Amino acid sequence: MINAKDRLIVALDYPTLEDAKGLVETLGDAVSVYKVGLEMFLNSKGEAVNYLNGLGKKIFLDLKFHDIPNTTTMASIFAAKQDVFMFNVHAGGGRTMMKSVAERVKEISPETMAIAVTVLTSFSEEEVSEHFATELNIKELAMHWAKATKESGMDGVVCSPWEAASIKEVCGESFKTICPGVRPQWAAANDQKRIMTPKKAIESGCDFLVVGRPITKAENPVEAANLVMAEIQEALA
Ligand SMILES: O=C(O)c1cc(=O)[nH]c(=O)n1[C@@H]1O[C@H](COP(=O)(O)O)[C@@H](O)[C@H]1O
Repeated sequence: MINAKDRLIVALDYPTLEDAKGLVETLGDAVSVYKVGLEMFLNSKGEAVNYLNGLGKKIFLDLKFHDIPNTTTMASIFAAKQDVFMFNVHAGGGRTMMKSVAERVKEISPETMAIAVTVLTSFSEEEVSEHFATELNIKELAMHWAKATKESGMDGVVCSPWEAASIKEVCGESFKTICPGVRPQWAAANDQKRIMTPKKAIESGCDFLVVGRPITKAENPVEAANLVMAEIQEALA
């Protein structure tokens, strides 16, 4: 049976490593994959990665590199050497950059997944059309970038659950979709605009669900994580 635990990535968005340790200890064996983002990586001076590796947890290093090819590739080499199972760049950085990243990471650490962020889940249709000055809607833009990501040799994309099914159609089943913007019905949307419940997200083709505040800010994080996993399991059954 496919394990719901392997599909849930809990975002450790905290200002101190002590806060993160508190949650990881509380969740114990309930969660096996964590995301270390900019806030945690910078505030812990990278120590969060060593801490989680020491516990045998899987890590998504979410530093969203977006720069010229050489700079991004050098940063990606660093990421690939951190013993993380996944890290990301921005697809907006372009094909030359993504090709260079994919090639170098495959040489250094073939098992590390290099993925690219498409359209951030905090964007609405109106904001995207105004900010990117495009006539494409979010799904079209996300698919356009996902195709470029796939053709560059990368392993998958970060997208909202609303785009996952179309991206799988265009890029194939083995191309991974990593989806934040996941909200059980009982959770607040916060700053996320394109949200979906965990059950529907899995049914819509998301390979991994990234969930932060519904678990990290819950009164009972273990119960919240178990509720999310129960929804994932229901969708997988
Ligand atoms: O790359 C990401 O992980 C990411 C991309 C995106 O489009 N939207 C998005 O929310 N994220 C991250 O996913 C997490 C979502 O957290 P919550 O909104 O608290 O569930 C945050 O750590 C974001 O940095």
